[in-house]
Amino acid sequence: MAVFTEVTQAEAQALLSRLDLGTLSSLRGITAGIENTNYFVSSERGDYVLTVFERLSFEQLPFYLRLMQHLARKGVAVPDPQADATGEILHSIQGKPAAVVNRLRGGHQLAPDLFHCEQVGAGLARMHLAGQDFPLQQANLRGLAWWRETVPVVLPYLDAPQAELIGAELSFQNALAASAEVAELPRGPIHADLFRDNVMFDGLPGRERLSGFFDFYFAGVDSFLFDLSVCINDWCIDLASGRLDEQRAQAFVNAYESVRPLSGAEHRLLPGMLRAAALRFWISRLWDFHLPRDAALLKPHDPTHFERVLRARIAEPWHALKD
Ligand SMILES: Nc1ncnc2c1ncn2[C@@H]1O[C@H](COP(=O)(O)OP(=O)(O)O)[C@@H](O)[C@H]1O
Ligand SMILES: N[C@@H](CCOP(=O)(O)O)C(=O)O
Repeated sequence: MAVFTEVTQAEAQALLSRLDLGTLSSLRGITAGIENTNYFVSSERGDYVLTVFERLSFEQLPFYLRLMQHLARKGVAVPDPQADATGEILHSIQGKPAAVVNRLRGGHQLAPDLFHCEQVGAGLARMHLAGQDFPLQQANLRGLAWWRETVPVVLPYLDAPQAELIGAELSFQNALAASAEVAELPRGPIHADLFRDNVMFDGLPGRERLSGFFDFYFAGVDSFLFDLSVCINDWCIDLASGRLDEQRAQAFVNAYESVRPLSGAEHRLLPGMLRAAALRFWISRLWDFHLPRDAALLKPHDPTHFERVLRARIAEPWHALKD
């Protein structure tokens, strides 16, 4: 559990009052997540999530919050940031940026089957299309520039084979990113962290329906193919080995393509982008693991998982079949 900032009842109530959301009936620190402080907050008006942002600044946050608002207004199921009387959706607690969003119903599908993968694949494509006319711009802050900056920081903690792998993969990704084909990939606002624990399903077992995507705080403008690759690496794999589950991966891609067909270049670049997505999370997990911040309770994710995923993507490049 990550509660970096302890929020008092009085502070939560003050924010609810400012948002005209009624009287606080419960305030509970959330036992998941590693980036921000999150609380479930309830009042007679409904159930909400209060987030205190630990890394993102007041300057960076409008991109994420306005993107969620933009997508929610277009009918994509994402948390809608709550506004005060002036329309402001970015607030503050203890001098840190904070927001209140509606709580999505349901729970996570941590062992997804084809049915779940299809729903997320189609939902991801709908989100990409809905975001295309979003006017604000912000780079993916966990993109190539951050990998270049962070690999030297985590390098001292790696053994020789790991150091060799991370260096070689960074070189491969540098070259890939410099290619004309990558520069021309369709781009727009992407979620960039749409793992199983950032997606909600609601309904009876076996009939769950996608109820929403949340945790947009790694979003940025990048290629849609990168977003798709992040998802495939989490939704469509054998968790023990990191190997792809080709049936689920194909179902995910088919569902995505039923809404937004991939170009020839996107198909060709998928194996390299799956590697990029694995590298991105290997680096961030190494960083969180070896250079942790203070938190009341914090359980960093296992970096070796994404080392295995990366090795598997290199050993067995995967091309989706065209629909
Ligand atoms: N809008 C929401 N609706 C429902 N549950 C949420 C919502 N936002 C966060 N949560 C819950 O809080 C947990 C942690 O949130 P998350 O955004 O992943 O944290 P972090 O920002 O630290 O990565 C999630 O796993 C989920 O259970
Ligand atoms: N999905 C990332 C971790 C990012 O944390 P989140 O709680 O914001 O999803 C990973 O698994 O490494």
